Amino acid sequence: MAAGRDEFDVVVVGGGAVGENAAARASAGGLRTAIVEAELLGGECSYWACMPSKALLRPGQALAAARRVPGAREAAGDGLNVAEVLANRDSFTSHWDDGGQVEWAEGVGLTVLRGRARLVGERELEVVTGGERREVSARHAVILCTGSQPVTPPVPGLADVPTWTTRDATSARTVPDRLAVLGGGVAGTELAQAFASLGSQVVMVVKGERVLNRFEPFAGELVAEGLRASGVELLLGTELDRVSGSGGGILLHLSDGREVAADQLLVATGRRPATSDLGLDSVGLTEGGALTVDDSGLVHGVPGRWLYAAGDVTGRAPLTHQGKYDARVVGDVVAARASGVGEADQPEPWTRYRASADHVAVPQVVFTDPEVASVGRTEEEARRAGLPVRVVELDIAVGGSALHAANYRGTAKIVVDEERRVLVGVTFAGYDVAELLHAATVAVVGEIPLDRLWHAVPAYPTISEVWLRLLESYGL
Ligand SMILES: Cc1cc2nc3c(=O)[nH]c(=O)nc-3n(C[C@H](O)[C@H](O)[C@H](O)COP(=O)(O)OP(=O)(O)OC[C@H]3O[C@@H](n4cnc5c(N)ncnc54)[C@H](O)[C@@H]3O)c2cc1C
Ligand SMILES: NC(=O)c1ccc[n+]([C@@H]2O[C@H](COP(=O)([O-])OP(=O)(O)OC[C@H]3O[C@@H](n4cnc5c(N)ncnc54)[C@H](O)[C@@H]3O)[C@@H](O)[C@H]2O)c1
Repeated sequence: MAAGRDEFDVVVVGGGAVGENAAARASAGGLRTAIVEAELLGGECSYWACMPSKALLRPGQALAAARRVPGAREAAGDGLNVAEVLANRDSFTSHWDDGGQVEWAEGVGLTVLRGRARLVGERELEVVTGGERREVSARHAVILCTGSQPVTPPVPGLADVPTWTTRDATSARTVPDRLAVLGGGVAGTELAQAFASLGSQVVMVVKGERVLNRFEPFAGELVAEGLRASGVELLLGTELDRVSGSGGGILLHLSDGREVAADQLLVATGRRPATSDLGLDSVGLTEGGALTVDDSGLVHGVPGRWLYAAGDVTGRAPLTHQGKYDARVVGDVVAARASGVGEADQPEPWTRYRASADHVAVPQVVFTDPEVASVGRTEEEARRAGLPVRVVELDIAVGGSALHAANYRGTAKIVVDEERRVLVGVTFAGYDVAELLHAATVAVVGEIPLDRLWHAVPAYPTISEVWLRLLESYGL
């Protein structure tokens, strides 16, 4: 039985960071916009992903940084104050209360609808809250921003023991004595190090021969070194064959014959787009995979130009900042198309109506110690794309890095398209390199010729002087 019926210009399904941005842009474009959220407005990033994980990592990183500086080292105490770290994490998640986000959303003119939405036809949805069902229609557009869900590998026994997802780890109230981590990707490495810094004895089970295998090889090697220095035991090239319960804990049976006992097992083996139970069949789409979109965010395979998607659900670049970029594009496109602005229909890349950077310039930081910061293509990706590539890779060893930490460890690499003499990829791995990244992103997006980049002089003595060394090594 329907409890009511509402009509909006735009309905955004999913109020994560991406949905919020798409909705705010559509609303700023003069459209009456509703945002439907089944859990907490702000989504995964605010409450169970980026913010709490970084709040858990930062104290250990700050302490490690102090220990690398003579004089400060002697003043740095023994370890972290765990209760304070968890309390600080709680404040960054607003104690899992989305009141502030709702206030913001209403302040920018959005209508917040609580409940789970599903499509029931063209421009038509139902929103279910508790036992109540509302019919909601969208005159111009529906934008799906439902995010992603963790993938659990089909390991025998895994479903029969209580394990942690990244949600459980980022919202943990206590620190397990022995933590096992399955998966050597970004979430696995970050959370392994966070819990090691909080006092857990951490073992990582990593299928491949190195962690962070989507990045330049040196990045995974440096992070592995950093993890080991934090006390993490890294089992590379090892598979989890089976899991069993053991006296309130968990026993991991590994492919090398070893058995590892743990109090908790964090499964961090990737995520998949959240497209189940979204009513996609009602508009001729199938559930399960990513929603493929064009660069304006229009979902492929649905006629009538009314169904859009952005963020993790598209599988394009599952990162908050890039999803928010896609959301700004979609929100602007929807507003422009509703008011007949023809420019939104031009196919040219790099207008505000095309998410062109998703293909060539996605930045990412891995917030381990040392950090990894990368943008664009790795050397391998550039070669696979058939680009005429030349690379420069060198240690970060400049005045700024020496001042930053005794025995500073870091590596930088540029990937140059030799035909155009522009950067197509840059990776830094080392202590505190995250803030070097935006300069690289600007250079890649701006396709700044190296001869011109030569005139961007890094201040002395900063770590960014490594840019000068890279260009000198290239031959400038
Ligand atoms: C541990 C961890 C750490 C991370 N750290 C970083 C980081 O440091 N930097 C970074 O850039 N990225 C990070 N990410 C990735 C980042 O969290 C995601 O890319 C981002 O949250 C995607 O935003 P989204 O809005 O697309 O999806 P989500 O944040 O997942 O939001 C989707 C929202 O839709 C709602 N929803 C779903 N279905 C429905 C429905 N049918 N009806 C109503 N509502 C619905 C959900 O409740 C949810 O609130 C991290 C991820 C993890 C797991
Ligand atoms: N700082 C950041 O930007 C940040 C931090 C955390 C997470 N994230 C994002 O969140 C998402 C999820 O992170 P993630 O680390 O879970 O995903 P991921 O895809 O980065 O890594 C998953 C890892 O699990 C491994 N794996 C898969 N199946 C396995 C199995 N059966 N046994 C052992 N290992 C297995 C894969 O080889 C891979 O290394 C990603 O999109 C990631 O980019 C981003």
